[in-house]
Amino acid sequence: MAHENWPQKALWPVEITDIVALWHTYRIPIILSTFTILIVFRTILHIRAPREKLSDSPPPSSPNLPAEKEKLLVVDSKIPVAKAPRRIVGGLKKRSSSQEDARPREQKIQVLIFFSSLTGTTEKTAKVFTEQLAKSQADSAIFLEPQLLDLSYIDYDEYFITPPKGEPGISYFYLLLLPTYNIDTVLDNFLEHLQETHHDFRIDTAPLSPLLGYSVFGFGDREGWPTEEEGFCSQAREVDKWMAKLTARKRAFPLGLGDPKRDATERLKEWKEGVEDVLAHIAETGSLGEGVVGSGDAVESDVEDVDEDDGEVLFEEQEVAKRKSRLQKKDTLNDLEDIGGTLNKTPSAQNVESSAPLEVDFTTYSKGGRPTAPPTAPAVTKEMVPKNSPTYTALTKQGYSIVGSHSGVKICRWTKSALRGRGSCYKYSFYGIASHQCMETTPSLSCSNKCVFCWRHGTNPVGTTWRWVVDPPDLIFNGVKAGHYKKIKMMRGVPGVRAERFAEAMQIRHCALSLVGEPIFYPHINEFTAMLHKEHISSFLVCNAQHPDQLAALKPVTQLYVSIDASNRESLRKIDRPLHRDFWERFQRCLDILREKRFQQRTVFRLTLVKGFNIEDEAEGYADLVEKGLPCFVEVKGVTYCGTSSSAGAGLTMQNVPFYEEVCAFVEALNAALARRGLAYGIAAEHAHSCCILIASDRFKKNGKWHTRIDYEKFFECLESGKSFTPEDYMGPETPEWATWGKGGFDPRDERVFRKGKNKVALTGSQGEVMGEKEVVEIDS
Ligand SMILES: Cc1cc2nc3c(=O)[nH]c(=O)nc-3n(C[C@H](O)[C@H](O)[C@H](O)COP(=O)(O)O)c2cc1C
Ligand code: SF4
Repeated sequence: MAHENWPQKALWPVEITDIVALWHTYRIPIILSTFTILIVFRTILHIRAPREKLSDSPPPSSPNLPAEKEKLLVVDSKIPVAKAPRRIVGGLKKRSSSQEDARPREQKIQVLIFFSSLTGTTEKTAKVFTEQLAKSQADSAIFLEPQLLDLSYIDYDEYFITPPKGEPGISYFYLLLLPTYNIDTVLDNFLEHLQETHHDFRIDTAPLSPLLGYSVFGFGDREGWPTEEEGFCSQAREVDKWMAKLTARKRAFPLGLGDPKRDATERLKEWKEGVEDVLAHIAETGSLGEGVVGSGDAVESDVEDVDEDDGEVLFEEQEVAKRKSRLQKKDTLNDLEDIGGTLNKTPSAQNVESSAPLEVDFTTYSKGGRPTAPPTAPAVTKEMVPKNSPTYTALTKQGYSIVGSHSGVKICRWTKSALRGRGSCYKYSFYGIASHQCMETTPSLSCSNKCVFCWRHGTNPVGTTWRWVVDPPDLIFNGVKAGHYKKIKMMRGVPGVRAERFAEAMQIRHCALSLVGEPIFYPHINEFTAMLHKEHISSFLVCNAQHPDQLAALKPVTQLYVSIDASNRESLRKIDRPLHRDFWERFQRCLDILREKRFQQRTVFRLTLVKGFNIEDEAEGYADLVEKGLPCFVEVKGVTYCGTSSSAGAGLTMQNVPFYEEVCAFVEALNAALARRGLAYGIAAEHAHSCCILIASDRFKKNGKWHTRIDYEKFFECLESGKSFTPEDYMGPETPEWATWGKGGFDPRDERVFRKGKNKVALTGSQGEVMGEKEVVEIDS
């Protein structure tokens, strides 16, 4: 049995003993070769180690990341992070040069200054200008050193077909300093080149649009060429126009004009400062700024008005607002006459404002001049115009900037006109107010009337009491100024805007508190006007003769207006559609107050004539009111039709707009009626273009000459003296001859532009010549 099991028994001992025997026989070579293999393997691993370990580092960064960011990544990863393996072993992998090129460089701006010069003046100025610009940009990494280029020596094809093909990442900005010559010079070739490039069918009509922007400054001689119509700086103006076309309207700053013998240094300084501001803005944002045509801004105008005299498309700030509002949610415009109801449905976080005043009911008026109803506090105070309300949408659509919750600011068409050297409103002719320095605003968009001619009727809130949140006066003051300046800045690229007027416009000198709504409705109106006066901004305040208490409490303003829209109770009810039941009593009381104030400030009756409503047979009635209020002035103005459905809804059509000759006839009748009453008044001035005529008290006549203008600095002096003063104390210089009755009232230094619009009827003035037009336009204050 033992034998039977042998093979099994024998197998184990053979195998084990064999292995043991083998080990004993070959153990030395086995150990040696294993050791050698291990060493070899270890050596190989050691040699390959750096490459393999780097592949363990973070994934390759995006090729779009700038070098700094890549470095940052490396630096950051050196910071020990809990539990994370230490990744950096080797140094930063070096980029190949091709990788380096693929990385976008930082954008650089190259300013090119082109000039031409025959007698050397422009060349000298351009050199100094370039040096100064280089110095002011020396610390910036974005601006390359500006280059000065003489148009006589450059190849136009290199610069004026497309921008130069410089290194990638460089964008160009052109400045052109140019004299004007009415003889053949290099500028004629240059202008021809620009024109041909624009008309060349093989090239895009705006091949210079890749430029960041451009601006032109012209030098001329006012002695030989006193006005632009007579050729002052005509070639610079032409170049500006062609550059606008070639760059797709990238006029970064208005055209500057100067005469080296008179004002070129001053004008160039203003222009340079403006251009530097724009360049700084481009460096910061990469764009020309909000609303500037060609800037690519989202709110850039897409509805353009063709400017007749230069063929260039005109950008209207109002259209920007239109587009902006189109982008906003489309809200249907409710009838807001019962605005209170609408507002009450609009909750707001700011609704519970503790600064809100008590509600004052003016609806019934007691004999003692005090409101009869005791003030009652509303449960929750609402905002007058909340941001999400249809009123807000409607007003912003019309070009208003809403400030806070109940104030508004807007630039009027005259401000735009004056910026373009095309004349100011009648307040320039009568009182010396330059429209481009005038801000039109209101601290209360709400009113207590619903006048048939109100151009914002149907969109502004109405109410007899102030029952809304009250914004502090400094918030309104700073807000309306910022809103006004923003709108002025948006006029930068508009054709025809002159750098000089643009610079002046950045300093508000006058404030018309009359836009829409009732300014004295605002509980802090005195604080607000004090802020204006502190900054030497004059105040023209128009009120609707419905708030006698507030009128009585009003501190002196530069000129205080009361709207006199009718001469009798029935007519006033029809035309003003007042909300107050005792509107006639309120109106009468306001006239008494104005009479009392006539020796403290300039007081004015504002008559707005509406044919079919308040002209016919009312001259005598108005004369009675003048006798009662004894205002310093009576301004008579034909109503301006605004062509809205709301005015049509109020029964107003173009037929209600009086012709200028009808306004003249009325004024003559009123003047005669005043004379019959022995009142010392006379027709002092006119501005036919705005259909406006001024009757003045003889108090403003010196040596047979009218002095309707205002000495504004004297006004502030009187105010700051703390002593009492009279309107005569700040009476200004003589009314200019061109503004006096019978002369039309258009400043001969401005360019008169008749717009070829629809809805226009030529009007004849008192002298029989064409004096103005009957337009469907935005009303001015
Ligand atoms: C022959 C001649 C024609 C001129 N024509 C005009 C002109 O049409 N309009 C204008 O505003 N200035 C005109 N000027 C004035 C020059 O534009 C002005 O003196 C300018 O500063 C000259 O610049 P420059 O010295 O760089 O050539 C003219 C000057 C000369 C000598
Ligand atoms: S119309 Fe009114 S707001 Fe415009 S410039 Fe004249 S006064 Fe100022």
